[in-house]
Amino acid sequence: MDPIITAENLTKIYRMKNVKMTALDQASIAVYPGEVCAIVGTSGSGKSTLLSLLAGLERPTSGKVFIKGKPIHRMNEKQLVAFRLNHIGFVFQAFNLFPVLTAWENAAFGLACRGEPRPLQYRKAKRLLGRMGLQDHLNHKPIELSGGQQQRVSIARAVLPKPDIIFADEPTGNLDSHTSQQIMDMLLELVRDNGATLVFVTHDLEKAQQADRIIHITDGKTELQGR
Ligand SMILES: Nc1ncnc2c1ncn2[C@@H]1O[C@H](COP(=O)(O)OP(=O)(O)OP(=O)(O)O)[C@@H](O)[C@H]1O
Repeated sequence: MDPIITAENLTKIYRMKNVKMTALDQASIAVYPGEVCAIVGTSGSGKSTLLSLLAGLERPTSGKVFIKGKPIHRMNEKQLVAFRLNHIGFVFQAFNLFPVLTAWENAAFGLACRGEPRPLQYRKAKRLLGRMGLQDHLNHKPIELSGGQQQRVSIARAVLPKPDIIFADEPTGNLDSHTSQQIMDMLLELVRDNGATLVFVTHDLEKAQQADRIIHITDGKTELQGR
């Protein structure tokens, strides 16, 4: 089986005035369709940078990223936006919901971007948020929701367009341990139901053990990975 994500010799150097910071140093990974991969490493080792480059949120200084065989490092911004809309969902540690939109409108954001009719967006968002225990919060704004509820909405937003790949950067990092396990289980269940691929960053080794495979990163370098 061909990998769904291939990263080859990814390097990311941030330049601040005269100082160069190598956040990622020739990192290479391959992720296969339907896999759940955890990226682990110490603080500052380059986990978030790697995820941002894989998802096309940032560009590498050098190196290549292929998703479903497409060279996303070569795409322009417009091509990247369209590609992400059709193939990629992203879950952030800090939820990053749109404050002016309700829970269901946030969840349906990707569907709205695709131009789906609003009643259809509502039906799909209501069904999924109901399954996630948020049936009574459809019209709440993010500020009216707890952290765990906000992260459920953000997972719904990532999952609802049925992307091939979901990237999640410390998806449970801002939550207490009980809520964080519930959210992790929910994310894994939805990803597996959709047959999607999940790559998530965590510093929690228990969460990492729930993945099919763990990718270790140290000082911006990925370790050789078996399969
Ligand atoms: N936009 C940026 N500008 C400058 N330096 C950056 C930027 N983003 C990240 N870095 C630096 O790159 C290195 C890797 O950062 P990154 O956020 O990828 O690490 P991480 O492993 O996700 O860390 P943590 O677990 O603490 O979130 C760090 O030294 C960080 O300070």
